[in-house]
Amino acid sequence: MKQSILVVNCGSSSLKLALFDETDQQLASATAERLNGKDAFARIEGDNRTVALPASADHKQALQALISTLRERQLMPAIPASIGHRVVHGGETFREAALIDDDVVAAIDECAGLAPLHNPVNVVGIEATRDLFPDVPQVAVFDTAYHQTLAPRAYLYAVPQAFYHDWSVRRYGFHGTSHFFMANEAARRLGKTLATTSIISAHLGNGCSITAIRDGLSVDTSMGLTPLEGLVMGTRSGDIDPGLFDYLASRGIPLAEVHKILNHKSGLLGISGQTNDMRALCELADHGHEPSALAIEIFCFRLAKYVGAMMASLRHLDALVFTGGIGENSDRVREKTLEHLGLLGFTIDPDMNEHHGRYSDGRIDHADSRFPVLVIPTNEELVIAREARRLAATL
Ligand SMILES: Nc1ncnc2c1ncn2[C@@H]1O[C@H](COP(=O)(O)OP(=O)(O)O)[C@@H](O)[C@H]1O
Ligand SMILES: CC(=O)OP(=O)(O)O
Ligand SMILES: [Mg+2]
Repeated sequence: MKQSILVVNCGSSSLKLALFDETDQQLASATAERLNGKDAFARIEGDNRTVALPASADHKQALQALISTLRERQLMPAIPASIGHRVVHGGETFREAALIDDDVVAAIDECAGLAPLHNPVNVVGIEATRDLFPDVPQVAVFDTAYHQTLAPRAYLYAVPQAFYHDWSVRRYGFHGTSHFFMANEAARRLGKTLATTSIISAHLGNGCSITAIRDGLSVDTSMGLTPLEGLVMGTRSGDIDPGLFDYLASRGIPLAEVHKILNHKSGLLGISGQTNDMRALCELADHGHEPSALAIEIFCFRLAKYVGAMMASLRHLDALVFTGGIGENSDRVREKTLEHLGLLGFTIDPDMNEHHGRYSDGRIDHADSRFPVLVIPTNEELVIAREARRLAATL
């Protein structure tokens, strides 16, 4: 356990910790959810004992509680060898992971305007572990870094270019750590090298994004300046007509309210009027709740359209890959999405799809499909642990 690496992923209302050893084995994992709310709770995977949290615990309190509990229960060493943090927005400052020092923290803080839901809590996580482990090397791994290979035609918006030059307005893309893991894992499963592998990677969790990966590199992606653009998500709208802002303003809805609606009250939640949870939506739809069925329809149709759009960046396609909580677990979403893609030659094997590819090395495509379709569980934490170990070794 001496050389273990702690991975910290602070989400907008959740905290995920994972601990890896020097051979990439996961030793422990723990989560805290609904932070800053009355019903905040924390648990350690595979351990039924409760973890005490202060009332309405914030990220820092949850992190301290989980780390001291993991130590007490001897699930982690007193001091880890290195610590890796997921940081959502790295702007153009960070093309790859970085060893954390005061300047790096300041630069992450500077990017907070572009990811107000994510970067501030990422900084809280970094500060908390720097307080707890002042002598341990810490590394920031950015969601945006993998997408820094996008060409200008993919990352620039069709707006006056002063916005880009003066204010850094461009498409950055997110979930890069997950898409990078998908590219590597798809290459491995298909018996290819990363540098010759081209896939379309659909990361469907609470946030959803899709990326075209050509010869191992990200060449186009659906999220943009912020993690609001692109696919329909749990509570985020994804693409909308920018004319909506004007129209809602004319109806007296202030900008801050529009921001809140598009980020927190839209997507699956907004359409169904019930929940942002795909599992719950499927159950509601099965019981005849039409708005829930419609939410699933819109989610899958938008996703299918984006699969088609991502083809424009590729010279060949080795696989379409599904991941994230929805991508890994919802056979219905995968089936409904691929139903729209018959013209492109995608067909699905119902049995392999129902088993989430677990008995077929991830494959869920039918024998007559023009392209392989894979389900691959993502592991962003593992990528972060490897980066933390790699950069800590350079010290
Ligand atoms: N068995 C399942 N069937 C359908 N959806 C599922 C299933 N399991 C998890 N999900 C969905 O996955 C989503 C959460 O994905 P996840 O990747 O865990 O989120 P996060 O982005 O917070 O890491 C939720 O919409 C949840 O309902
Ligand atoms: C960037 C982003 O959308 O992250 P998450 O899916 O964790 O909300
Ligand atoms: Mg996730």
